[in-house]
Amino acid sequence: MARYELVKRSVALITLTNPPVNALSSPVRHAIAKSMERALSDPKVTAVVICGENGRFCGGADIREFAGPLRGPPLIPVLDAIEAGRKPVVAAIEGVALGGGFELALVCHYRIAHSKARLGLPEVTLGILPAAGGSQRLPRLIGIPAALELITTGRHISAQEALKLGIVDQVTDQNACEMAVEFALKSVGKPLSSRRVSMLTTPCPPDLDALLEAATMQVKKKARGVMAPLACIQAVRAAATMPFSKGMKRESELMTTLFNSGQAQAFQYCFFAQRTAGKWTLPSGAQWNNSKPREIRSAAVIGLGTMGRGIVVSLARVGISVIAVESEKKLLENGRQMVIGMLERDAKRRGVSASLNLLKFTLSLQDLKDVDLVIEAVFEDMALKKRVFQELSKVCRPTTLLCTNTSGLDVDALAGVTNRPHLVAGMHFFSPAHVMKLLEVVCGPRSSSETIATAMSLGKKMGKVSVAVGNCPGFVGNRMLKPYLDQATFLLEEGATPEQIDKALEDFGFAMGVFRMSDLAGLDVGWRVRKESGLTGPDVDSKNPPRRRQGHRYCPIPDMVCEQGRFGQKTGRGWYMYDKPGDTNAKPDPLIQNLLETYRSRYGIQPRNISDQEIIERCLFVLANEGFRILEDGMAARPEDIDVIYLFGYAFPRHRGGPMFYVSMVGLERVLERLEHYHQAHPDVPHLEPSALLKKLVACGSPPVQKWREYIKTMHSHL
Ligand SMILES: C/C=C(\C)C(=O)SCCNC(=O)CCNC(=O)[C@H](O)C(C)(C)COP(=O)(O)OP(=O)(O)OC[C@H]1O[C@@H](n2cnc3c(N)ncnc32)[C@H](O)[C@@H]1OP(=O)(O)O
Repeated sequence: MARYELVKRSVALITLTNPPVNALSSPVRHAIAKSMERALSDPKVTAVVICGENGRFCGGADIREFAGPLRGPPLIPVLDAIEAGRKPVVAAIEGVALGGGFELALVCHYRIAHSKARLGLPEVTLGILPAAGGSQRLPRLIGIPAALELITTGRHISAQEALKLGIVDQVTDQNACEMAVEFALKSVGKPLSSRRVSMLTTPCPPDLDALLEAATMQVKKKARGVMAPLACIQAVRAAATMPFSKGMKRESELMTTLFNSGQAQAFQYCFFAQRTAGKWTLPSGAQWNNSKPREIRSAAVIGLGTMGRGIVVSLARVGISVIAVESEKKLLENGRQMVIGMLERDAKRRGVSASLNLLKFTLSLQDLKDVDLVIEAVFEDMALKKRVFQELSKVCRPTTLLCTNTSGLDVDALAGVTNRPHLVAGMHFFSPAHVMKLLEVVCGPRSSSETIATAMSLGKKMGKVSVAVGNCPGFVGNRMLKPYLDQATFLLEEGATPEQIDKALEDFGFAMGVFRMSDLAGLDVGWRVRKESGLTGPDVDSKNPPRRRQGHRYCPIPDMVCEQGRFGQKTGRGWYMYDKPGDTNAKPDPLIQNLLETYRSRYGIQPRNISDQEIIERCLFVLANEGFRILEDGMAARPEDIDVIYLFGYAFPRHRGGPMFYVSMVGLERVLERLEHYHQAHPDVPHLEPSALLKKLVACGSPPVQKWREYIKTMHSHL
């Protein structure tokens, strides 16, 4: 777990050997402690260099170990012994120095970084704080403001930034390890006391309180209800106001609180869920590690609406040449200008030059004959999409992959009109496509493993978190959204207000409640979909009871809001009112209050007081219930996939872990009992009826979410 060798006759080289990221697992900590003892006690050794195998210094503590009791030596004494040693120790940082890896570097007396290395204290993103001395040493080394920013955001920084901040002593383009050995030799005999970071005095700004207060306000606003960033601020305060040993004690107390909060578990679950989602599998046995993706050098995007433009930008900025297609000259010109503007702004932000030379704009599908892959992003209309796919089938070479960005239509029906159904898949981006991280890769029954592997790998290349899903209406994300939105509007009927529902969801941790979010997204889109599916509009049979459709409860209030031209922020009116169209500051609107009161009295509904608990349970348990159904139907392979979709596509609060993790934390038995209760009260809402999988899991003793896979395996998989 760590190799020990003597180089240049007098330098002990300790190499961490725990692939893939040289995490500080129990055997690694043990090996570091033993190697240091050996180096310090060997008279031949005058200096020590610590590095990591395979060009990676260290990815920090082994997160997998957090779930169990501590085994082996704790990290802090191992690190303290390095700093206290009487021989100079140099960290040779290549690849990454993150979390405990960064803390390991901080106890070394000197730090040499390769120019491509990244450093950071990302603990806050795991719901904890840098608790191996990082919160106490970094402020001493670089001062409070810079340390506060790094610790509360968990941001990774480049070697160059680390040099500027005074974290590393030297940056090199050459072999960092060899440079560190040379550096170590030159350091022999120099006094070490000023190099021991724990012995430095934290440079304390005069406005410390104001600084910490501002940071507190900022993190409270950014991450509602999340404990870790607040604990990080308290730890940094300790670094500014306490001696090192007392600060370490405070760091440890804060860590214990976070560890026992449940939030840390949720964050750590998210870390592994994201990695699990990349390990897709199909019923044929094809999966992520046995299916080779094709290399995509050129692509086409059809349709330059909001989605299409975002997709073009996502492709071009990773070096893929893109042909963008529109149907009319004016739309094409407008699209071209928007895309160029977006790419230029993006390049400026990243400090690179915009890859405009990769773009071509055309009105003719004939220009697509040689591209490797096409992403269709035209209007959400099956007949139109089928025409496009038929045309593509004729125009593109027979090996071109044809993908659709539909948000819920049948991908296999599109495959069926082509001469290559095995090369057709869905690539469902989320708006705005160049910003949102989620990509649902929709696997049709005829999609080949190579097609799925290519779509997944292209997603990764574009920086997306790609999740493979089955082909059902709405796929995973939007399929689950419907019952969630339905519950919110049913609650309005029963007596709640949009602001009350939003507040309950925001207190739960969502950045925006369902109504504020709908106003932002635009209410007209859902209205059009409901009209097209015969739920509202002139085609609805007048004999239909007004609050029932297709045999189930239906809430027409969203349609009534749209009928008044209230489409959300863009029209300055929606579920809320805004000072002017485009404004974001939502204010409760007495007209909506009026509409709700008139509506309730028309239908003889006696409004009742609805608790926040009921709002959360009805909205979120029904969301997870549909997730269970999706797992039963084999449209998602694992609960982790669903959670990742909700975390990255629908801003589900990370400290809750995702809808499936959340209900597992609430307790499946309780969730089942509440769903049964609500279904009894609302028998005309089928989504409230507990799913068979939920019942099965409860009957099997409510196993933890990571074990659900074993119960799903026996079910019918479309993935
Ligand atoms: C107290 C707390 C202390 C002292 C801490 O140190 S907390 C841990 C702080 N460190 C981190 O948060 C770093 C987490 N890791 C990453 O950010 C990334 O993995 C990486 C930047 C180090 C590498 O990224 P990449 O090359 O894309 O690789 P993957 O992310 O896919 O990871 C590869 C596999 O390694 C597993 N992994 C990564 N880091 C850890 C870790 N610290 N502990 C345990 N396992 C880790 C990761 O899960 C992947 O595993 P598989 O999916 O392949 O099984």
